[in-house]
Amino acid sequence: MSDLSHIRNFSIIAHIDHGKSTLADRFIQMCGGLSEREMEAQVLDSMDLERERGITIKAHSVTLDYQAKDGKVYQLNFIDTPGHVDFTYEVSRSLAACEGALLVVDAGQGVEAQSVANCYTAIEQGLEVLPILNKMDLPQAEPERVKQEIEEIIGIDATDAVPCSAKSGLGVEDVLEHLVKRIPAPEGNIDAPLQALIIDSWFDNYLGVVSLVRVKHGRIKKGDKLLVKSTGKIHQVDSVGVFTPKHTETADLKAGEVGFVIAGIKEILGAPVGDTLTHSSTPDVGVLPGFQKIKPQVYAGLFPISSEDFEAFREALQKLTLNDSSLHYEPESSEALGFGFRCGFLGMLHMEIIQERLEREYDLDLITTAPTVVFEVLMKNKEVLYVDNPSRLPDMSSVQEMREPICKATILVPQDHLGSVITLCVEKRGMQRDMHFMGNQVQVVYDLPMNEVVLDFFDRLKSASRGFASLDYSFDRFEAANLVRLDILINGEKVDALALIVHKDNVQYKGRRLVEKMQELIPRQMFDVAIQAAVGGQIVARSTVKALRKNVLAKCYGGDVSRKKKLLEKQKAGKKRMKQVGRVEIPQDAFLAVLKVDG
Ligand SMILES: Nc1nc2c(ncn2[C@@H]2O[C@H](COP(=O)(O)OP(=O)(O)OP(=O)(O)O)[C@@H](O)[C@H]2O)c(=O)[nH]1
Repeated sequence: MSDLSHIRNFSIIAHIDHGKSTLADRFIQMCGGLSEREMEAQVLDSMDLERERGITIKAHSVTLDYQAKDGKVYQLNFIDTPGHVDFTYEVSRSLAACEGALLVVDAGQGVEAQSVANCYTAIEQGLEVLPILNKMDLPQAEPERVKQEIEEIIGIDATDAVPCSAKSGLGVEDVLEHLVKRIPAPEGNIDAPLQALIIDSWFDNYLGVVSLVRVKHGRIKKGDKLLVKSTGKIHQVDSVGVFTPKHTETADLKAGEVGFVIAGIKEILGAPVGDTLTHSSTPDVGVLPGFQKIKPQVYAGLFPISSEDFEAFREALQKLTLNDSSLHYEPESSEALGFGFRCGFLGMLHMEIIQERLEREYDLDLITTAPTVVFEVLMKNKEVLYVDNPSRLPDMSSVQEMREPICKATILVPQDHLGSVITLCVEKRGMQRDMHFMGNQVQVVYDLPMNEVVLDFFDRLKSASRGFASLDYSFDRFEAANLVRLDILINGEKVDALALIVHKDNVQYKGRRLVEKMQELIPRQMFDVAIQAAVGGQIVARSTVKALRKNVLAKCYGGDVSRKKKLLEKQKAGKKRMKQVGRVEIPQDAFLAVLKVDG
């Protein structure tokens, strides 16, 4: 057995914005991982979008040497994790590489839903969880109240919770001292056959596939022949190393360590996350427990505005999936929108991020259809279908039962706002499962239809609670529900890309609100545009966009050329995100009108 007593592998888990990344940066600064000059704000959030939105999307690892007060130098491998509910699965992956986790709680805000959810994941995986009270520099910090919340809501001992300020640096050394004392060193045998877990893989334009691994037993070095257990393929190692956070090659990666492996793998599927690596000479080594496969929760159709962009769009999606295996796509054709792709996302934030990347990094103009969840359909012939596209819902006469996905949602909210949160849950067809009063906070658990949750629930919850409520949810089951397809007709023609699956009780209301909203969003054209909502053959609501009476240019009295030009340019810019459906031009907003109507 080799001595691993100097290694500490840990993750930082927290609710979004409680300061994980800031604390991680502080560690890097204190352990000299980067010079002052290299220390750009939030080094760990390296993707441009991450930096702009100030959120962590991918898990990152950093290896640092920490000279502790006991005179020993410890190798700290820490893995930063995302805090947003869409990316919860990345958290559990990161935790699989660790023996411990720092639970960072904002000492002003207190415990929030994802603090709880992520902490449970850590405890389930057998990790030592150390509570840290961050943002102690703020006047509203209330360490004693927050400690009590940690004990009452999460149920772990918070007596030793370390107070600190990741921003000012106060108490951060205490955090490091605490973690080297309390987080156990990894166990592993450097002389045993190699067993390494792939925690993450991504595609680098220069290096090919880079995999982040945790070596459980044995060692990996350059030139080794590695066997990827699930694919049975053998690859030769080009390099191994760690992130300091700079990409730094090392002689080897040993049992207990976390670092990267590059082995000439060309596509990300060649190094699947959760897979086990061993040497080609020890093919019989057991497989390490991997991770649960995650399924997309939200689907939407994405269509290039110009059909000439279709191939470029396909290539862009291919490239994006190289780095994001949770993005799913398959070709879709729509009568209204032509050729595009039906894409599956982890949640709305994931969808927005992908859309933004496609537009920014690949310069594509896309129309996105309303997002939807997957419905389970039991056919009369007993076949079970999964429908992620409302326009593909089979004819209702052949359907025996429609089932919708139900999620378990845990909400933490201060008592003062409990009433409005409950009202919202009831409006969204929620069933209360549990309610706990803990100090000033209340934890309520609801079964809610996933369709109601993924679209706008989070925003509604935030406004119902003045920003105080937090939410965590996960898919629970499919349940029979009275669902129908709501079609939208434009000038008498059904537009497939606008179809929705809705609860029968909401049909009238939703149909009416939707046609009203679309009336606002569809610009006036040279003729009347009739918008109708229908279920089966029955029209449930209608509205009309009145024809333009005068040409817009008529207003310019012919003389003012620059004004005329401006107006035309404005029209052109507006047109960019429009799609011609039959004779009618429909803007992007109208396709997403469902996100803009309440209820
Ligand atoms: N006053 C104060 N602000 C802090 C402290 N730590 C972090 N912040 C601020 O809190 C905000 C969120 O910090 P981040 O480190 O990005 O939070 P995070 O938990 O990593 O968030 P995600 O990466 O999105 O999950 C930033 O504006 C930080 O500057 C602190 O100790 N004191």
